[in-house]
Amino acid sequence: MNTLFPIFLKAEQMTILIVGGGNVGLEKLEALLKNSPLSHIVLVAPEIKSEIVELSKSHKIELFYEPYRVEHLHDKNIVIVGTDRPEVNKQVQIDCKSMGILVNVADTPDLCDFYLGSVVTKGDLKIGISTNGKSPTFAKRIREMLQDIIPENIQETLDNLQKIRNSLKGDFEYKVKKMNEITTISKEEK
Ligand SMILES: C[C@@]1(CC(=O)O)c2cc3[nH]c(cc4nc(cc5[nH]c(cc(n2)[C@H]1CCC(=O)O)[C@@](C)(CC(=O)O)[C@@H]5CCC(=O)O)C(CC(=O)O)=C4CCC(=O)O)c(CCC(=O)O)c3CC(=O)O
Ligand SMILES: NC(=O)C1=CN([C@@H]2O[C@H](COP(=O)(O)OP(=O)(O)OC[C@H]3O[C@@H](n4cnc5c(N)ncnc54)[C@H](O)[C@@H]3O)[C@@H](O)[C@H]2O)C=CC1
Repeated sequence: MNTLFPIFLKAEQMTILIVGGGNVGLEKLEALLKNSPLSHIVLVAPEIKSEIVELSKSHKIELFYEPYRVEHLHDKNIVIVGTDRPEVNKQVQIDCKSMGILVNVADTPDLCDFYLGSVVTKGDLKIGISTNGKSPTFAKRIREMLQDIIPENIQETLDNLQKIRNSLKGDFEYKVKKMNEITTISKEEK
């Protein structure tokens, strides 16, 4: 059973720390920016890949060219770690735990409070996929499949449904009933 509880974070209202500025740091940074481009991100690492430096020029990213210190956790909401030093990764996890900050240690499920998911996006529709850590590659394939089969005009449908909902007169119960009726018809027509 997959007991992970899915939520959709308003990452753009948070300050996120990334520890490590190599391939993993870049991968996680790109995943964050793709979904939440205005996020405030602080990245610390003695060496930082040039692609990360490039991204920092056009985003709210602060770079610190120094090894991790516990002070870096100050005022951070979530932390993502991916250095090439397992003992550093473990220390960040211990520090986060003691401060009640949620932490993801890349490729080390046992040290994670949350996982990054595979994400399907079409307009306002977003679907997060988890395999409970069993196979990220399978999650990627499911993403590709859903991305292909969800119609391109889904945004139009969502916009129309929002307009209809806003134009409905009546109490909450009536609106729920009506919206269910409308979306049932569109399901049957498909
Ligand atoms: C538990 C989790 C923790 C976390 O990192 O959050 C985790 C763990 C591990 N990943 C590993 C490897 C790979 N990860 C990917 C890809 C992705 N991995 C992602 C998430 C997660 N990965 C979390 C679980 C998500 C779930 O429940 O499904 C995605 C969804 C999101 C993201 O990371 O952005 C992203 C897909 C993005 C997309 O949609 O394309 C690929 C495939 C590829 O790149 O083609 C490979 C290589 C193939 C392979 O090795 O299987 C390894 C082995 C490392 C080693 O070799 O030692 C571990 C460790 C372990 O499993 O023990
Ligand atoms: N690159 C990948 O896709 C994968 C990587 N891994 C593992 O993940 C780890 C990281 O991989 P890469 O990002 O490719 O390594 P990398 O060598 O590209 O980057 C390592 C980063 O960690 C930083 N670092 C080292 N000590 C630090 C400290 N004390 N504080 C803060 N930052 C510190 C370095 O300055 C560098 O920016 C490796 O152990 C690797 O085996 C596992 C699976 C896939």
